[in-house]
Amino acid sequence: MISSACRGSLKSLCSVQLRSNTRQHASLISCNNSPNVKRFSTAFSSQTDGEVLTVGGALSGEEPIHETGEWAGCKRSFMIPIRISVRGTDILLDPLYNKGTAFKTGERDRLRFRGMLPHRIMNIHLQKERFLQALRAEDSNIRKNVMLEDLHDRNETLYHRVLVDHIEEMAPYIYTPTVGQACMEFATRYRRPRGMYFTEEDRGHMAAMVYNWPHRDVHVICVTDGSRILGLGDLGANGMGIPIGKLALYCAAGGIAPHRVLPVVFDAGTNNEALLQDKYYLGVQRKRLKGAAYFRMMDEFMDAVRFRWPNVLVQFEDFSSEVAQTLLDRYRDDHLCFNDDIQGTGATTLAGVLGALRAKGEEVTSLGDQRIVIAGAGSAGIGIAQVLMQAMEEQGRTPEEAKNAFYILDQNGLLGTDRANDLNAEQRVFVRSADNNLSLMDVVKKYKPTILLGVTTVGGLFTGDLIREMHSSCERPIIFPLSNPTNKAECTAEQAYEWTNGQCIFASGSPFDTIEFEDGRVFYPSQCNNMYVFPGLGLGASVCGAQKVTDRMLYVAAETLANFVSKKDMEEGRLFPQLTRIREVSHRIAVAVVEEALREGLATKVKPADANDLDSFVGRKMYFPEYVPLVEKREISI
Ligand SMILES: NC(=O)c1ccc[n+]([C@@H]2O[C@H](COP(=O)([O-])OP(=O)(O)OC[C@H]3O[C@@H](n4cnc5c(N)ncnc54)[C@H](O)[C@@H]3O)[C@@H](O)[C@H]2O)c1
Ligand SMILES: O=C(O)C[C@H](O)C(=O)O
Ligand SMILES: [Mg+2]
Repeated sequence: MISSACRGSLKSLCSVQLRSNTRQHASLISCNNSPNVKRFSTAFSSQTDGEVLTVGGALSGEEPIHETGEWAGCKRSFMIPIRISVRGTDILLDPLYNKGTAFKTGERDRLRFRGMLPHRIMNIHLQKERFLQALRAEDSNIRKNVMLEDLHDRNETLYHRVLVDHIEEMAPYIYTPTVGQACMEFATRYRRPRGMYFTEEDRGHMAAMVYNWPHRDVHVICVTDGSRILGLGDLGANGMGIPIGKLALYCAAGGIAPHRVLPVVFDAGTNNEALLQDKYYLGVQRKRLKGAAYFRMMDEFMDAVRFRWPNVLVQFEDFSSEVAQTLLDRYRDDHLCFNDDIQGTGATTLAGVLGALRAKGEEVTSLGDQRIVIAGAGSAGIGIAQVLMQAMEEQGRTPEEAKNAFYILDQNGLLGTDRANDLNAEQRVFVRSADNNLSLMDVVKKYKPTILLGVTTVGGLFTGDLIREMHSSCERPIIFPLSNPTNKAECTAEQAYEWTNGQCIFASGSPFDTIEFEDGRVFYPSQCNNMYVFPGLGLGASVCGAQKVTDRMLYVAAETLANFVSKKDMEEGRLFPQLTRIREVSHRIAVAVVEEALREGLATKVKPADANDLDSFVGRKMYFPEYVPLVEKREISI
């Protein structure tokens, strides 16, 4: 990291206006004192394991590129090179540093691989154009996923640039729904390592093993034990695709630099019979560890990662509901962690429901007046109920009034007091005193819901009869089939609009295309997915050094997301901002989370001066994928 003394001298060294005619942000260290610059991103250099070079003049022959646009008026800017320990042609094989054909002549010389690349020098735009041409020529989504992951393994900067500039197009290939198929085919498609695996055999070694990870400053870990991958069930170690996809979004959507994220599979075995018999399966081919042995292994993992990276944020992802809540309760007070399926989903759905109420022309404070049926009483269903209930209480309802708004069902029907003993503590909060086990159709008939949420993993559960029944007593029903991937959605967008004659307000977990009715009406189905919340939540919690993630942080994240939806979005029936704005959304959510952390006295890394301008504080920390000059790390005397 650059010292403040160096920073001062750099500023004076760099008072030249650098050549600039491209559209990127660059790695800049100055501008901090420029009143004209509202927002700027930290690129790779100031964050890498490689060190920042402290003499700007050493960049002779280089052409630092950055634009005037956002930087207008900022004369004293500088693109910070990074000092790397990798040498010669190894640089071309290191995806964090490799720029492929974009290495310029001076750099090819300086880094000692001149002659190892063809003559022409591309820039990141041409490289991206060429890649997109090839990607778009491919029909199969899984092949597109493989092409993107190959790029990820070759050149992280270009990969993340493709995601940042084309997030709406790329998200379905690197994330739900295609990531589900990528997980199912993980073993047969396995090529190169990415992330870490921890097994029971590693007991006693984990604190040492974490030092095998080559990056010293990890900010976010996404860990799964593969026991509930999307709605696809227990995929064991094949679940690695999920943390990889989530963390790709952390970088592209949340502005966390790629060397600061670590995907992990906590491989405690699998109960998937097919995988236990599969000769190509790559994970631990034993039944899952259970009970104390499982939790002891997790304790060691959590302690090990915190030992090496004391401020690391751990995101629990796709753990089955047998352990998900227990793990969250076990660590949430002492570790910086959250469960995305419980908390992230709850916050995102709250934002979507508030948006839907506004779209209906109702006050958001009418939330507590709604009749909300949640099909699915697992991590997501209960997580959603908890966050919605918290919102009702924030709006002034008593806990009893708030609870009364919910009708929650699992696979045996409505959660009722008669079977309270079979339910966990979080589910018991929502049991109803009558109508134990009532079927979904009967619940809809009897209680006439205004909101129907699906988190069951059962594709097609919302039938035409069910939706028509709901519509018969609610003119504009709010219908969110949230299960992933697409074939697990409780109904499709087309069905929901058709069965309600276009009057429903719809959002789904996986994306659906725009729908045009024959009468000319056009519908834009919204995607209600926790990807709207976790990148910003993680960014905020991590940059401010939050000691823990609190329920109120989730609540402010939801509120911020809901407020981000523009009038135009609403007019078009969109309940969430377009994905093209996801970085702005994450930035705002992060600011709100930092403010909340400060309010709760949990922020450890915000200086008073930064607290006055959290917008810039967060913006400055956001990674933007751009090529940065590289120099070899060696002793230099100046
Ligand atoms: N859109 C999002 O952001 C988002 C976030 C988290 C989870 N999800 C999706 O939600 C689904 C559920 O996730 P989870 O973690 O809660 O899983 P889970 O296994 O913990 O819960 C599933 C629940 O559905 C119930 N169920 C099964 N069949 C049912 C039926 N016929 N009627 C009513 N209930 C039934 C089960 O009893 C269980 O309570 C998954 O498909 C997941 O991909 C989506
Ligand atoms: O992964 C997603 O797309 C959302 C959610 O975390 C899920 O488990 O389905
Ligand atoms: Mg998940």
